[in-house]
Amino acid sequence: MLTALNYDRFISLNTIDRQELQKVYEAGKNGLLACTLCGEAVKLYLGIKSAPYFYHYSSKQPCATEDLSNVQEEQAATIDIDDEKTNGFRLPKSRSILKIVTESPTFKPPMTIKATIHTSELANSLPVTYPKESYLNMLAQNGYSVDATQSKAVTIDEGPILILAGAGSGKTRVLTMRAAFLIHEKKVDPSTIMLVTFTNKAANEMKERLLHYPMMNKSVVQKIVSGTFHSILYQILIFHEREKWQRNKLLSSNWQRELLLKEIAREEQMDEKDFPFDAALQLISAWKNSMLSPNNVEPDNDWEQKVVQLYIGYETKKQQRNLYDFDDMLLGGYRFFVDNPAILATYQKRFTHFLLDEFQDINKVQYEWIKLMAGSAKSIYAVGDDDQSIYSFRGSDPKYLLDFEKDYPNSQTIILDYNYRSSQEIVSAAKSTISKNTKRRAKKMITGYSGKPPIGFYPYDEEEEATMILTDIQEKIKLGYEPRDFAILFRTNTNSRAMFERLASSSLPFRLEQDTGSFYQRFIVKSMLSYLKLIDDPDNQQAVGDILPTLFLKKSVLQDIKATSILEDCSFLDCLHFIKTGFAFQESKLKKIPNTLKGLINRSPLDAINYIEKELGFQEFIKKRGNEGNQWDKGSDDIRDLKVVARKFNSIKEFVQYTDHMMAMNEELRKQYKNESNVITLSTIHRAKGLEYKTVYILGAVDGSIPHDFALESFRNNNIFPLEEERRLLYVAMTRAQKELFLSIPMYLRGKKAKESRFLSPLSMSPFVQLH
Ligand SMILES: Nc1ncnc2c1ncn2[C@@H]1O[C@H](COP(=O)(O)OP(=O)(O)OP(=O)(O)O)[C@@H](O)[C@H]1O
Repeated sequence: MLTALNYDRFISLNTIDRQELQKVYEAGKNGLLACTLCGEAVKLYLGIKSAPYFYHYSSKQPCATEDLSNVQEEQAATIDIDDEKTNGFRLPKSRSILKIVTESPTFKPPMTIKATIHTSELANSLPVTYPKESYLNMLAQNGYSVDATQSKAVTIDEGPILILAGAGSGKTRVLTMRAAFLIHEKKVDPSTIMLVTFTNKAANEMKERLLHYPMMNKSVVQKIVSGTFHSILYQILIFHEREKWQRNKLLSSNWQRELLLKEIAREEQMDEKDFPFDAALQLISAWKNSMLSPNNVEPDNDWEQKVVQLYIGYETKKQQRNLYDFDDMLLGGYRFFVDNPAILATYQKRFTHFLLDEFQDINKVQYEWIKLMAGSAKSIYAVGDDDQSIYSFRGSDPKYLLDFEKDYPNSQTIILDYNYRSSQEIVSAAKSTISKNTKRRAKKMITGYSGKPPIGFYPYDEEEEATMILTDIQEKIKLGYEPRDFAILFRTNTNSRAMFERLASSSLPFRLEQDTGSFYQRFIVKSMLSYLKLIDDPDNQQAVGDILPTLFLKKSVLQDIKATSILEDCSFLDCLHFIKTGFAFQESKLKKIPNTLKGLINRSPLDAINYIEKELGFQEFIKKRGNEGNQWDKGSDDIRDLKVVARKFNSIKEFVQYTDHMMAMNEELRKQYKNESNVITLSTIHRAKGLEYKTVYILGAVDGSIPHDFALESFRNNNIFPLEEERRLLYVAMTRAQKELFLSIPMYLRGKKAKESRFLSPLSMSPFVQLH
């Protein structure tokens, strides 16, 4: 069924603008669409695997009088271009018969993604048998079997060992089994084992796993010293230098560290408004993790030179105030042992076995510390995959993994190349993608079972992308899938906005893995929304306060505004008229704002945003702030994202209410599903590292998203490394999938025409054939 009525508006999927589909979908959801034949409520199907169509809400089927609908469709398909647009929908004014359109001209069908599968990479894992009494036999009896290579990795003699392994090859299994094997077969005291993981969550998961192994119990597992480099070092430092490392002296949030940088910038008389402090913080952190003191940094450009200046001030201020940050825990820990050889010797005696997970993401200070701790024993057991190194922006460097054999000449390397997680089709697509990277160790990836090929699909934009994925998940859940089977992965937090909103308005349980707040709380977004709020409510004190920085006014001006509103008996917005700044140009601009804003009341939110941006100086403000967001999230991108949402609304009031509601939902849902395990995962790719899901959707597989704009920019400046790291990110995302992988390739992103990700070029696409 390709036609429906929205009140008395006739909608045909043959002629509708593709960008209107989302609006029609929502009209259907709100019960505002009717069947053109029987008048019953209909909804729009907007999914991945077939072109959009209308279906009856009650029966979930097209109208029973479908034959008749063809006639109607025929008419619908011929709606003359001479139509008129009202509230975003096309209204036919006259009709003429042209031709029957059988397929929606605006729908690009999904494609299956294929890559060559080499027969040498198809194999069965080799079952291993062990002597009856051995611990590995007990593990196998309990369902924890390993293949021959994994077995070698678990049982290998002590010494420096590198387990170089592809995605899904059982690194975690091997690492935990190694710990258990050392304890039960080699009689190693668990308290001499240090197990270092990339996150505390991973450490807990490994301990949990160990508890399920035979002969393991809480008291044994708790003896193993496990955690991240930070947490282990912090425990050591607090034990030896309690006073210096008090918890209340930790600069635990970025905003605290940023405040310190801003203070230095003011003292150094740098132009505070123009400076991307968050990017500066990240760079300082990467330098510290690479053990580069300000004297040793060789800045590449003027900007880096300024950051060096800030770095010097930052370290001085911290020292003066007895403060420390997370990077200091690592550096402080390393220096502590260098300065206290006697204590180092005790620790070297205490710890004899170092098991290191995610070794590809180790940084210099971590590496040097481990080298120091392992001392002459060199009992390092490092597990990693250079193709999954995705933290270079924090100073991580895969060279420690790639150079392991050079640094430890008597080391042994075992390569795990059998992927147990994913189907052949997924592995070969991921492998073809990553093989274009130049800086990597080529490895085989053997797979065991054949499944479904990955699918690429083509939504109009982020909104439609979210709807299509939601539809697909709903369909699968009806087929028996559990919410925990799904992960929706994205490059940066802002990419998740539409998906979050679609899930929030469904009844499906989900968790957004994030450390940032709602999209609508982002500084630039919040400022623009405050303008919109003032259009509807000129007395909104909070909103007036929030637009002040965009008008280059200090927050303290709000006090004057409050006083003026009493004196002049006017709204907060009208008070802008009376503000004296001493600059005639600025004052005349401020005078203009109240009436101009009020005049926008009947405009659509999109029109209003465009107007505020261009006519009220918002664009100028964003430009002035330069990279106010960091290089990953720019302010201008935020406004483009906001416009994508705004397009769905006809009134400013409705739009503002919607954004407030979504902000509240963010908090509410975060609490509601905090401890639930059977939830859909909505996560950045970074956070999904190490995890696996039956079905994975990757959002925005287009240039500018993945690879991110900043990597493309670096590439244009002849720096290929960020682009290669982006490719690794896509590889990590693809290899999280066990059975099904979907790549969304939106036609528009942030309102701009998008181009399929260059990373997909080694893959061939062929038309998707529905199997059931
Ligand atoms: N010998 C084996 N037999 C059956 N299943 C296995 C075997 N080894 C590993 N697996 C399974 O394969 C999947 C991937 O294993 P694991 O998570 O340990 O891989 P990984 O190398 O850490 O992956 P990644 O680095 O991609 O996160 C898990 O579901 C694990 O249970």
